[in-house]
Amino acid sequence: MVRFERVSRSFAARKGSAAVFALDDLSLEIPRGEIFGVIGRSGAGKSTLLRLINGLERPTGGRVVVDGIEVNALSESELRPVRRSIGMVFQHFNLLSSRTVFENVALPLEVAGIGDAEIRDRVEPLLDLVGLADKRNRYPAELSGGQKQRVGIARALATRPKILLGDEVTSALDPETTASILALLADINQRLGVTIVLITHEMSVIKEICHRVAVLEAGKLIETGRAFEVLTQPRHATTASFVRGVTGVELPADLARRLSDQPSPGSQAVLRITFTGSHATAPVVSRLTTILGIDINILAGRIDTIGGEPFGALLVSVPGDEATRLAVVSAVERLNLQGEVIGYVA
Ligand SMILES: Nc1ncnc2c1ncn2[C@@H]1O[C@H](COP(=O)(O)OP(=O)(O)OP(=O)(O)O)[C@@H](O)[C@H]1O
Repeated sequence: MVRFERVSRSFAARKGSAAVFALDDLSLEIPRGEIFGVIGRSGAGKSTLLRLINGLERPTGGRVVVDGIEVNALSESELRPVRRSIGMVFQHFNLLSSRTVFENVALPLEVAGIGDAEIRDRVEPLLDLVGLADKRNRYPAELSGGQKQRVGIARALATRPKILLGDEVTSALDPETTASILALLADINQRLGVTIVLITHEMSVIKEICHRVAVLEAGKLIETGRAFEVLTQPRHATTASFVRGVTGVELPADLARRLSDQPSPGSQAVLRITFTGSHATAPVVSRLTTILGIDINILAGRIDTIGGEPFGALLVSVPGDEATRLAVVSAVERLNLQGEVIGYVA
């Protein structure tokens, strides 16, 4: 649906400082019908990437192709119908306070010159879809943050776009409301088949609903792929730091302090066992105990889903002698799981 071909966007140098490359030679493909997340720290180039898709920004190099159309080659008037096929949802909702919920959702249709009867026919089902039919005559000031964002989403869908762009759509919301807005976006993606591109600085957003992810750093693409793979096997240190709080398990603090690189007489080996997909719910501890006849202590663990796929991580300790350690790691691998000794505790 969207293709970036060696795209750069630089901003001219100011006196005494070099030109800024908001995006630097970036190539990327966003498949049709998917939810695609773009994550990066502040200043990484996320907003610039989003603005290049709807033609609000022009590249200084390369091509941006949206649904087969090279948007950077279009004039402002040629861009208008393309923009209508791209909906936008904002962090701070950007609703008009003097308009009711219904009137806010209707606004892009009024601008497009659509008649009152058709506006009603289009807006009512959208209010149903986002769960706000009973609030149609309320004003934004009478709504919660989550309800305001639902209005923003309905408004973005009014022109029946092929793509929905989301700019930090949940950053102003509490965790519970965030979860309900993300669930709504996943539902819209499924029901309407609309491609969704979300920029965010929160890996939890990627984990909840994105099929694919791109990680940006200083205008460059440092990692991209299926969200499940990038989150469970990050290759770049920046990605790993984003992922840590979302998929990692940590040792209890007192054990972490005592963890050493080398075994000592009588010490226990600490193993990280990760399990994915259909193996994520395997009764690993009982199987290892049965196979090897040893005691296994569970130190920490987490079972979760990434984009609906199960994922688990377990920290356990086992007797630290070399023979037992090797036997455990190879038994873990025979169960199609990954096992890694991360240290020793006396
Ligand atoms: N109009 C502009 N003029 C000069 N520099 C700009 C302009 N727009 C963006 N930049 C610079 O380009 C870089 C990327 O900015 P961008 O807004 O795309 O990052 P971001 O990842 O969206 O950041 P944030 O999460 O803080 O919104 C930054 O260094 C920014 O200062």
